Amino acid sequence: MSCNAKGAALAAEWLSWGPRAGLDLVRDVSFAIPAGARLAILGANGAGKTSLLRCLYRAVQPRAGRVLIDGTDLAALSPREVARHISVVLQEMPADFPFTVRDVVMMGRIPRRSGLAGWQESDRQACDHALSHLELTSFADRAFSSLSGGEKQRVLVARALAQDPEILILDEPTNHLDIRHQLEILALLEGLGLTVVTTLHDINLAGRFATHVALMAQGRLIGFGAPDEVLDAGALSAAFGVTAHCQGAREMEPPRFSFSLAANS
Ligand SMILES: Nc1ncnc2c1ncn2[C@@H]1O[C@H](COP(=O)(O)OP(=O)(O)OP(=O)(O)O)[C@@H](O)[C@H]1O
Repeated sequence: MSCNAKGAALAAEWLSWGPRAGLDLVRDVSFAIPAGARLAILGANGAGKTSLLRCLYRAVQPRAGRVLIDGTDLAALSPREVARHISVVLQEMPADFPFTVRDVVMMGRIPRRSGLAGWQESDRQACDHALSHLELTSFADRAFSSLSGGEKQRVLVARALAQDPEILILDEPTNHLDIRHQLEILALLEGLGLTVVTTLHDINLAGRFATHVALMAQGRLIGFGAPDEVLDAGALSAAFGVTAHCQGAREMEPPRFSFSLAANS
């Protein structure tokens, strides 16, 4: 990966998608973020966050609307071209995976390989760089299947970075991670200079990490903007069906929240 990466602007225009007619899980979603922005998508279980991500990296074709990368419609790009712009870290972990950590990270280079050419020095360098960025160099020859959940998660982030994307899309990247590794991975993502789009369940972490927040409920965006504009007790209470208590904001910091069950839940 390049440390001088600039990211790319990303926009969604009136996106709707569902697995079948009459069942839209993403409804009329529009937003735009500039290159280098960090967008956290928040919402209750089942709000449609993963479905929206799937539209953004073209795992599915939207029923309506479009996704633009630096103004180019994603639908006009081949899967290989999409993979040169966007890399993805998903929640699912491959279980019985007969590969070493280095093999897994090298897989990130496949979209960069030309034709039947073997690995180039640049591929090995990108792989080494990504391993070292995630403090995984000493794990390089370990079997991926022998790692803990948190270690596997870091390997999958390293693979995504080795792909050298402009946009990094992550589904709950802090799952499986202890608090130190949660903070470290978010700090690392923040330092990359790439455009990052991630779902997160920890609202306070999201408020500190993100430049933009998208709050979802029932497939729709019910809030989008800077964390201190979007994250307020009323909106969070509505989105999550809880009572959110704002614990105040320090100067130049987003507000922090605690939560309790709503009286009628
Ligand atoms: N192929 C499908 N057919 C029917 N329903 C689906 C399908 N895929 C997802 N859903 C439902 O759509 C809703 C949104 O799912 P999605 O995974 O996008 O939510 P999410 O916000 O990412 O949830 P979580 O926080 O639990 O990961 C859920 O209720 C889910 O069960």
